[in-house]
Amino acid sequence: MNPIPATLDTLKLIKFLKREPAEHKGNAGKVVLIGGAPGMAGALILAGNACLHLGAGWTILEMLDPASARADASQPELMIRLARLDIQQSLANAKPDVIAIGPGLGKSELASCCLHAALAYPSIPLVIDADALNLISESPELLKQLQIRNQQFPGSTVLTPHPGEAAKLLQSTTEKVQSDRMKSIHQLVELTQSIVVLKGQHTLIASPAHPPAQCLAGNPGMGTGGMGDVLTGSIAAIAGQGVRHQINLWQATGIAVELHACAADSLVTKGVGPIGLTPSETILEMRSLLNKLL
Ligand SMILES: NC(=O)C1=CN([C@@H]2O[C@H](COP(=O)(O)OP(=O)(O)OC[C@H]3O[C@@H](n4cnc5c(N)ncnc54)[C@H](OP(=O)(O)O)[C@@H]3O)[C@@H](O)[C@H]2O)[C@@H](O)CC1
Ligand SMILES: Nc1ncnc2c1ncn2[C@@H]1O[C@H](COP(=O)(O)OP(=O)(O)O)[C@@H](O)[C@H]1O
Repeated sequence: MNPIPATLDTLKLIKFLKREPAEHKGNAGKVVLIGGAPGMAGALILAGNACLHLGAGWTILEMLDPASARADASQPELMIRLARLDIQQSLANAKPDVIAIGPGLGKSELASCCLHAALAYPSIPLVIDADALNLISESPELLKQLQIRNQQFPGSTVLTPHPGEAAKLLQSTTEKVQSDRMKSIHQLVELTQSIVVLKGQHTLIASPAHPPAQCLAGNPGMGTGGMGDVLTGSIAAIAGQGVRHQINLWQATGIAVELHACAADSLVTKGVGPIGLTPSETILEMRSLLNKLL
């Protein structure tokens, strides 16, 4: 095993997202994002905004907070629905190209039900983040369901833990995860059989089919609540477009991680941050960089 990971070099793949003149929203993918429990609706809206601005054809939010599950006048493009216990039926009706679950999901019975439904939805790219990861770390049944999904549909699920979530999945501590991040990502891939993004300084990406690659871009200005939610929505958007643009989930994940970190660096260069750099500003900078790289 090579102890030095390769450097992530995926931005050249962005040209595959270029749209032919006759393309329409059906070619850009339908994404369903699930989360936003009471007190954390913002996490799902950030993920949704990232998804919208990174080019998804439709962005549908299944919001757990009843008070927030209504059209957002500041972002009317987002299709916001109230998540219910019949989420499995809602997903079947929506026929998404990609599902992302976790931002602000919480750990309620409804949250757990949503995660079961997402894991049961066959074959399409699935992005799992935040509390959805915490639920898996607390439930051998959900972990088994994840492993089975990956056996049936290899390469179709990506997990995006920060070091705290990684520690919970590995029944370890944040300090141990951080003391040997290469070992940690190998363990996470082994345990979950998924594509794994171990976030933090020099984010690592690995999968059962790919050795770890490391993102050298990014800066501590990214340490603002909601920055990971933006990454989740971005992976989903690029994977959604990738379905009809020859970009697989592994590649979509690499592109999103690199674009996210490069956008934050670009903003710092312009004097927007590191202090006070916001996830919402990062979304707009990602859009701008992506369009320059087409
Ligand atoms: N606007 C909203 O509604 C928002 C809502 N949000 C939602 O809130 C929920 C809780 O999620 P959360 O990530 O905020 O808290 P939590 O799981 O306790 O993890 C924090 C701990 O993890 C660690 N750690 C993290 N990064 C690390 C690093 N780079 N390097 C090292 N360690 C690192 C560190 O652990 P420590 O070192 O303290 O042991 C830290 O204390 C979730 O549903 C989320 O979606 C958020 O998305 C924010 C915006
Ligand atoms: N010091 C840092 N250097 C580079 N990237 C960072 C740094 N701190 C945080 N990040 C990035 O910011 C994002 C934070 O994600 P996360 O902790 O999940 O945020 P949240 O749950 O609040 O949305 C990740 O993509 C992570 O890699």
